[in-house]
Amino acid sequence: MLRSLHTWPTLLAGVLVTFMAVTGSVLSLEPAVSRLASPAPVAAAESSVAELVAGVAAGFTEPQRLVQKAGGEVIVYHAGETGMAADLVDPTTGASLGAYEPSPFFLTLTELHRSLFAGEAGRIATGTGAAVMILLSVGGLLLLVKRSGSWKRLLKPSQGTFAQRLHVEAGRFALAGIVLLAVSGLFMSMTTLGLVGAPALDGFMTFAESSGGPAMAVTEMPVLKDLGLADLRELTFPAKGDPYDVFSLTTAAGTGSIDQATGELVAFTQNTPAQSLYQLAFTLHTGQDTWAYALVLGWAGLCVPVLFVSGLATWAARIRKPVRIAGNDPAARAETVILVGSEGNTTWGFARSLHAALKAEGQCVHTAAMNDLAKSYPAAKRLIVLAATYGDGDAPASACRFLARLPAFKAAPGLAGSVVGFGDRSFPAFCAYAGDVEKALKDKGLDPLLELATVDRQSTQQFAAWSRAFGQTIGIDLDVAHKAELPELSDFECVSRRDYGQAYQTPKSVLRFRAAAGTKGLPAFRAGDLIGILPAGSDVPRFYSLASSTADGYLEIAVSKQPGGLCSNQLCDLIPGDRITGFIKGNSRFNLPDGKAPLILIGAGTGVAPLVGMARGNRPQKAAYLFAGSRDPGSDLLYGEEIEALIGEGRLQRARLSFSRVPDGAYVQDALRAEAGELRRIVEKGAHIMICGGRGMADGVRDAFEDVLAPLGLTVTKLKADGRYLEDVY
Ligand SMILES: Cc1cc2nc3c(=O)[nH]c(=O)nc-3n(C[C@H](O)[C@H](O)[C@H](O)COP(=O)(O)O)c2cc1C
Repeated sequence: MLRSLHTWPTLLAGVLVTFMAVTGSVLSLEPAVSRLASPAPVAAAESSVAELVAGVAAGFTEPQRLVQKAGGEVIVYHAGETGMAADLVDPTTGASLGAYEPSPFFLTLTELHRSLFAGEAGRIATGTGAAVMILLSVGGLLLLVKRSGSWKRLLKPSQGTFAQRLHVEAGRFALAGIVLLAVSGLFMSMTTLGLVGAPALDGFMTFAESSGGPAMAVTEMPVLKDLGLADLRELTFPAKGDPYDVFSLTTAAGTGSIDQATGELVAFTQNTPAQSLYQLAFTLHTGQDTWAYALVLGWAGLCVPVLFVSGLATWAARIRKPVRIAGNDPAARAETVILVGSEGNTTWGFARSLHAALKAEGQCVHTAAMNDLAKSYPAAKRLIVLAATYGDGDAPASACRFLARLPAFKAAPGLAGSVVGFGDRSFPAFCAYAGDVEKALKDKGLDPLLELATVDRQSTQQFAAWSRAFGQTIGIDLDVAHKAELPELSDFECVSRRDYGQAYQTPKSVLRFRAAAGTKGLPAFRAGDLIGILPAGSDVPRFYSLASSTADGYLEIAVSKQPGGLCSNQLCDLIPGDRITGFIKGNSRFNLPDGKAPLILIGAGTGVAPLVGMARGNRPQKAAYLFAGSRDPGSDLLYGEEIEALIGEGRLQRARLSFSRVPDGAYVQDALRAEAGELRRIVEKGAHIMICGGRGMADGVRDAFEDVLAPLGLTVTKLKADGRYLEDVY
């Protein structure tokens, strides 16, 4: 519902809204351009309208109207030798500064922006465009809250495809400006169209007359003497030779008439609240008062085309026939039914691979979105659900109606189910939606074929492991090697290696690479991002955390040799000059956080590598504390010397190293408990805690932190929800 409210107005009115935003952004340059072109002197604080009017009366033969623009320029319209003319005047003395020639370009563009050159119909269209912009802004904000899981997570680094991230970042940057422009624009349109308040201020006046005596000197007129220049909007002079005509005055507060014989007000009408609001809306919308403010609004407006294009790209990716399932059998005949809950479409890729593997084994298989759950699957023996999680444990787009439809589903007796959750361990509600689905299926009476399995960050290995277990339960040999669509690949050349861990038969290497000759150079990456490496003989990437940033001038990873591991064995055999092929995958949730809040970095084994990479890019202003664990300082302590150097440079405040295979050995979690008091002090300063390494170590660290945090009334879950407890675990 919320998504439709965001999508359909964009599709229907997106071009209009984008056009208005772009023309508005160009118009936002006008105050700055006119200030540069003709720098009108600024009136002194004490200058009064009386002096200005006297100067104008003396300097022009027949002044008719004097207008002060929002930016402070004063323009006098007067009967010149060849008809009506306009001059820019000094706001203090009223002396002419030359002819006033507004830019025809901006005048034309203003009209286009206001009414599309289509009179009232155009004004209705632009007013509607402003209303759509408000709807899109509010809908976009609510959608972002829903996707992120809570209001508190709104400012956390965005996730998803490039288009999704661009959409979120541009939206966050420009939301306030866009809402301001849209609300003020809508109010002005409605006023102009007579739907609210009175029409704009340009001038309905009560009929008033002067008393008819000889004209008073303008400098003596009490009303003009008392009126500050900042409050003047417009003054119309009395007709020449008509002693009964009046000065017509418009101020910030209202409109009135001045007797030219006495200089007193003969009538004055205060602005209605609607008129005051109109003035405020005009000032906020045009930024005429302050050129810098206008430019900021212009920037916000320029984000609208970015939002439009990235939003369209996201929408197109979503509605694109998710993944064509080759040989999809009818639901009524299928013995295996695969249901897919996906938002970014990667889960569909896994479903397609599983579908193809089962078909290859001669099975009759039907694959569909979870939202397309049928009333029953009469021939099905197995129901497999592959479900991603979004927000704070919410359903992804293609599953949002699944749980509501489930009560109407009739499970045939003996139907067995298996749920695979796709998620990301760094989210507090890891695979939570898949957990809800599994429970709902159990409640529905489905026999659990396997316990809930989870796949972290689209791990092909974890999915292959589930597929093997699944194959065993149904008596077929299944090993689904899913190949994700790969981004552009680059070649990297090994320049150095440092080896560790030989003493414990657990070889580890720190490998450094540069861009291979003939390539475009190193791509952009930060420590904590991932490199997907394609080992020779496989096109399934293996992911390693990066221990360096592009700014370091090299790409570094730490690899632990796994028995029988294709990729890790090849990497551990590299010698300088050898090449690897891979691609960078951003991991913005695990980069060095912005700001000055302290950092607690915890890692063991090769998990220390990305943390050292972050410390290299850290500034001394941000205190960083490293807890590193390994077996033995003599054998497998990675980065020992560099850690010392980083402390010397102030990039690390302190490092505490724990060794498990020495007398009185200890693990990092023991060190954390030993430093509980100090850690609490740092956490209270708003520290971010970043953990990298194996799951066992991460679980131990989590338990230790629960103990450390308890006296503060905090929990790891709470810190995770606040984006302050970040794990990169394998
Ligand atoms: C905005 C956003 C929110 C997410 N929220 C969660 C979450 O709460 N729990 C979780 O386990 N994974 C979460 N994930 C990770 C996705 O579930 C995971 O990347 C999944 O593989 C995506 O599958 P899909 O591309 O088919 O949608 C989130 C991802 C994004 C982009």
